[in-house]
Amino acid sequence: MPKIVAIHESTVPISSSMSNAFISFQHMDCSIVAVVSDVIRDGRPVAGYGFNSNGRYSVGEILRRRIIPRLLQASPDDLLTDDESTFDPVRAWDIMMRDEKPGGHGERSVAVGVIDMALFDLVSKLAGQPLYRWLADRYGTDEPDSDVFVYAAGGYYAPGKGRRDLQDEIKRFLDQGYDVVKIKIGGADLTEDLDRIEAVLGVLDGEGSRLAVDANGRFDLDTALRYGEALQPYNLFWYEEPGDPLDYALHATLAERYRGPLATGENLFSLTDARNLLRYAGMRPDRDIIQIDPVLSYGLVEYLRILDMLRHRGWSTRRCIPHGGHQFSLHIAAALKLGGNESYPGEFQPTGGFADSAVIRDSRIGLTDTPGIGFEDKAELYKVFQALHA
Ligand SMILES: O=C([O-])CC(=O)C(=O)O
Ligand SMILES: [Mg+2]
Repeated sequence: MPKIVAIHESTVPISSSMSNAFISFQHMDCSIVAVVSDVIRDGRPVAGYGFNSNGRYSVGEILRRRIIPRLLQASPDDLLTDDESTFDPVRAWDIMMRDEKPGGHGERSVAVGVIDMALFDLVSKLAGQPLYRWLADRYGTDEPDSDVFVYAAGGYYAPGKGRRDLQDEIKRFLDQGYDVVKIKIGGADLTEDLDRIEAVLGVLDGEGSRLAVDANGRFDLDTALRYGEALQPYNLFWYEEPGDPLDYALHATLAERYRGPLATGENLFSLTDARNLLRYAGMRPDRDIIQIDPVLSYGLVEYLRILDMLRHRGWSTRRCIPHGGHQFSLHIAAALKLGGNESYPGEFQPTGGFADSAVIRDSRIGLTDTPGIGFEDKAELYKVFQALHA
């Protein structure tokens, strides 16, 4: 009967000089954890590792004061599957959420997500399987996808960054094997943003269907509509987070007018928020994209509930392309047949991105067969995790 013997947590910077329409990433950091078991393999205890995606800051206080003590104080068998052979992330989830009222998601959902990632890393490592295989065996409907669509998210605003710099950045993405890219909008006025879009289309053979734009929730309704009208003729890959993530009425009004795909959800952190998005935001199952990030929204345990809810409402999992750009979501995308995964080439290190050996071809990426999430295949990140429980 395995036991958790320690949970270590720390904070690492994932800062960068870039900005979107809402925030600068100058002070961005994230929490990292190691959940250490008493199972010894190759002379070392088997540990699961987790971190939170960019966009929300580290959550050490919540982890240290509430989430970690609840797990460590639980009776060890309450964390196990029925046959007591391994840990059960769903039971662990209930324990982490003990004495937490519903609603008001946010930093708490991030803290639970960090530990949830580590638990899924741990259970798939203990099973000797890469997470995508472990997940497909338990929750999949079919063989996992052997590779996953990824698009390159960039095109941020940065001091002194001009048209040529933006084009060079996009060319680098294309050289790295991406066919679809995303740039920010809403951090400049419409005229300048349209000029940036034209500049990028200049290196995409004029194909708007290979370019997504992201307003990071900046616009009020009038501005969202004005941009929508101007963007319409480009037939873009998608128009993302036009207004405040919780302003479903704004989104619904825009969806009546803007015919192309809309994408949103990276700042919705629960099953209830996701259900409300489908109920009230005018989301269209034949074209729109749901970007809920499994780590920021109470982890994969909650994300599985969200996928169930989507299916019941007639949505395909292929309409989900999570925010975040990391290995955890990549496994989830392959196993549960999502539409793809985000990627931020070179950014948000050491946590962001995929295995060091990963090759992107035609905007698709494969996975390694390393047991667990495969952090061992990402040398700089693995060093950080190992230092956590040296
Ligand atoms: O700039 C950010 O916060 C990241 C973001 O919106 C995305 O990845 O879609
Ligand atoms: Mg976004």
